[in-house]
Amino acid sequence: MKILSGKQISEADKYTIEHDGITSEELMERAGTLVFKQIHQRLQGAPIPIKIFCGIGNNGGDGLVIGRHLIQHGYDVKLYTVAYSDKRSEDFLKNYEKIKDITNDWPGLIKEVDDFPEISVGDFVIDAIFGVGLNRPIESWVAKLVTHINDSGAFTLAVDIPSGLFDDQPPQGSVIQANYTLTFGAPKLVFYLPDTMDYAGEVQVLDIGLNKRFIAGIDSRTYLIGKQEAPALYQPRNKNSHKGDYGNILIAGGSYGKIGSVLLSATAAMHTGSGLCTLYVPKCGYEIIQSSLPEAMVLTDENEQKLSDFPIDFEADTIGFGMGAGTENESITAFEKLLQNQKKPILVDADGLNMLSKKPELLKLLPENSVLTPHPGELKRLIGEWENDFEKLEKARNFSKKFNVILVIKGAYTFILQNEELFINTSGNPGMATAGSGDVLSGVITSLMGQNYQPVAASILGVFIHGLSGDLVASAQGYEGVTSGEMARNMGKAFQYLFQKEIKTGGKE
Ligand SMILES: NC(=O)C1=CN([C@@H]2O[C@H](COP(=O)(O)OP(=O)(O)OC[C@H]3O[C@@H](n4cnc5c(N)ncnc54)[C@H](OP(=O)(O)O)[C@@H]3O)[C@@H](O)[C@H]2O)[C@@H](O)CC1
Ligand SMILES: Nc1ncnc2c1ncn2[C@@H]1O[C@H](COP(=O)(O)OP(=O)(O)O)[C@@H](O)[C@H]1O
Ligand SMILES: [K+]
Repeated sequence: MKILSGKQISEADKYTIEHDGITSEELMERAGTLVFKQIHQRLQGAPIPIKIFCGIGNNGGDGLVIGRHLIQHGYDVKLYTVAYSDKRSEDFLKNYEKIKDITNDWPGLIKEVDDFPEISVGDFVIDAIFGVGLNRPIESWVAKLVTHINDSGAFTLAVDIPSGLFDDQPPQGSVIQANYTLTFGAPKLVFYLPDTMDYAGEVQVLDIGLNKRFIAGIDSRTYLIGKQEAPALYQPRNKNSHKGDYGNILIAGGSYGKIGSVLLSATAAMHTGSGLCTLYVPKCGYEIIQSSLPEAMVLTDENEQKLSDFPIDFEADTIGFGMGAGTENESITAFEKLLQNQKKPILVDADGLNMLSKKPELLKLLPENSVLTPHPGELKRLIGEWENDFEKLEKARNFSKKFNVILVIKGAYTFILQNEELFINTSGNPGMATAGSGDVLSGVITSLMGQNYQPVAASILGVFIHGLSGDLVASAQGYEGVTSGEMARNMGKAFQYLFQKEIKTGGKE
């Protein structure tokens, strides 16, 4: 699904109104009704006090539509107009009149701090103060109202976007801290960035029937990857095939005390369908790997404890390098030898990335379309510090262009970035924040690259499947029970799960 900016969505609103025979009032009615239905479906008529805070623009108009339907269905509703300006949008006013038709309990007017109602922890708050029309930070008593709502501890549902959050720049000032956001037309980038994702809580996109052709034509190269998108990347296996068709990969890394990392990568690769998998490790890893993973072959370095050389005669389809390798000078020399002799894209993770940061001249040797899988710490060492998520993305994009590589920026939502394109993964859960989880991902992506997936497709599908495996393990044994070994061994089930209709991703349901 395309991620759109507020401006792009407003353009789509406008186009739909001009071309699809629908008025802006009808579009607002549709949007508000969809939100009402979601609430009604969950509350099932429960007598919970609902407090709806409506601004005076179209976001406030949505709030009035939602309020009208809730009142008509017998809910205990109190509406408030947050009068931060004397202006009123046309559709706000039309819906304000409709409220007068159905109840004598008109919206309470809030113009200063003394007008704030009490909000109890058991209330249900609907935030319809500002939508994507926010164009400056929230100030004065309105900022205090936002704090008042946040401090109440009440469950808060944001309409379209939490008030105070910009869709295209870092927040400044007060922002509603929502538990749930129902957003219109398309997801917004800020819902998935580490600095702002917590404001939105759980996000659901509502299809308000914006013109599909117009949306398809919008120039956005940012995509959300979920259960609709990922299966299309899968390449089915042929009956008429043999192990040579599924890649001969080399996983290189490990050092004394960290052989487990490459073992996890190789285990994940075998469970992701690799035809042949060989590990290249220091001597101390030989027996551990042979006895733990008989499916894999092992080549050893001369050095007992760390890599010091590279077997350039070994003809691998793809190499995954760096997991548990350490950053000693001998091991950097080994990596340099690999880079000088490798033309096909490789995957670099963990200490491989740290080696690139330590010796940046190696970056120029990376084969085109190689995949780099940093977590935020490794990314910082590669591209430098950033002030906020937007600057981080800008720097990462420049890095990807400069060195012709794909960046897989790991996190709660993992970002896959190549030049101008950005893919945001939605599978996975907090149980995956556990040692070795990244090593498993490296094995999965290397395996897919070896099976002839284009590196960017291998990264997108690999990250999604990796998260799906985490979701499967969490559903069986809870977040705390997730281990990277279990994730590696469940990769095959994750592929099956990819094609099941009712899959739950993201670990939130
Ligand atoms: N047909 C459609 O388009 C549909 C739209 N829909 C809904 O409309 C929402 C967008 O509505 P919107 O454009 O009216 O803007 P909204 O967010 O309500 O803000 C209102 C005004 O506030 C002002 N303002 C801004 N910042 C401020 C600040 N810090 N402090 C004080 N004032 C500030 C600014 O006016 P200004 O004062 O700058 O002139 C702004 O215009 C969208 O999120 C969705 O919910 C849906 O119904 C589907 C159909
Ligand atoms: N809260 C979370 N939600 C979803 N995925 C997560 C979460 N925390 C971590 N992960 C995933 O777990 C992996 C952790 O990788 P990494 O930090 O490299 O771990 P390690 O170095 O222990 O292998 C990444 O793929 C990341 O996306
Ligand atoms: K809002």
